[in-house]
Amino acid sequence: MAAPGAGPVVFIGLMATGKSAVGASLAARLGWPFVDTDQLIVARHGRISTIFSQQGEQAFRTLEARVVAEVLTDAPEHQVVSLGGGAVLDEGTRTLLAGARVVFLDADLATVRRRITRDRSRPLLAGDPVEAWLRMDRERRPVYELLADCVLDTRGRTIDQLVAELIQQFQLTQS
Ligand SMILES: Nc1ncnc2c1ncn2[C@@H]1O[C@H](COP(=O)(O)OP(=O)(O)OP(=O)(O)O)[C@@H](O)[C@H]1O
Ligand SMILES: O=C(O)C1=C[C@@H](O)[C@@H](O)[C@H](O)C1
Ligand SMILES: [Mg+2]
Repeated sequence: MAAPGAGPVVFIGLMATGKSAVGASLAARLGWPFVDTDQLIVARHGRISTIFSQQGEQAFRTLEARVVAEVLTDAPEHQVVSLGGGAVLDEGTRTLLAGARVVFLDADLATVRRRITRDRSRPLLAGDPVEAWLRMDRERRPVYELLADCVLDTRGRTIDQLVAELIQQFQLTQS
């Protein structure tokens, strides 16, 4: 694990582990601004599934890296950012994360199974979502672990519990 940085609080982790939900809730609790890079991409370029189907994954990754760089470059300390699950695949993004307080939301299949089978909007989980999620877990877990200043085990925990734990761990204060 990297030494804890002092930049924005940034959530990383696999699809459906709660990056958007926990990030938004933490920001609301602290009165800090919240940016979800997937939401920013959708606002600017349209639905993620459409980008994947019309332009392909690589085009999405290029747009994503650009948006993430814009958000993370000189980001204020009192800001919460939730990344898309695959954003860490970009080397430039990994470099920028060195200046952030990076939280890896860890989950197992039992925790996410209902979420990934109910919501079929994620293009990389089309087909067999369970098999795809497990494969990405194997491939990406080492990257998430390497980048993380804090690994938060989300199993059996409510969003409120996770927010409280982070506030305590990083000694975060309202602005
Ligand atoms: N700890 C939790 N307890 C209960 N429900 C949760 C928890 N964390 C997230 N959820 C719910 O699971 C679903 C997926 O969460 P969310 O969209 O935040 O995941 P994500 O990590 O942002 O996924 P993606 O990478 O696809 O953007 C949402 O409906 C969210 O409210
Ligand atoms: O894990 C991934 O590669 C992805 C996760 C989502 O957040 C979106 O960014 C997109 O669906 C790709
Ligand atoms: Mg999300």
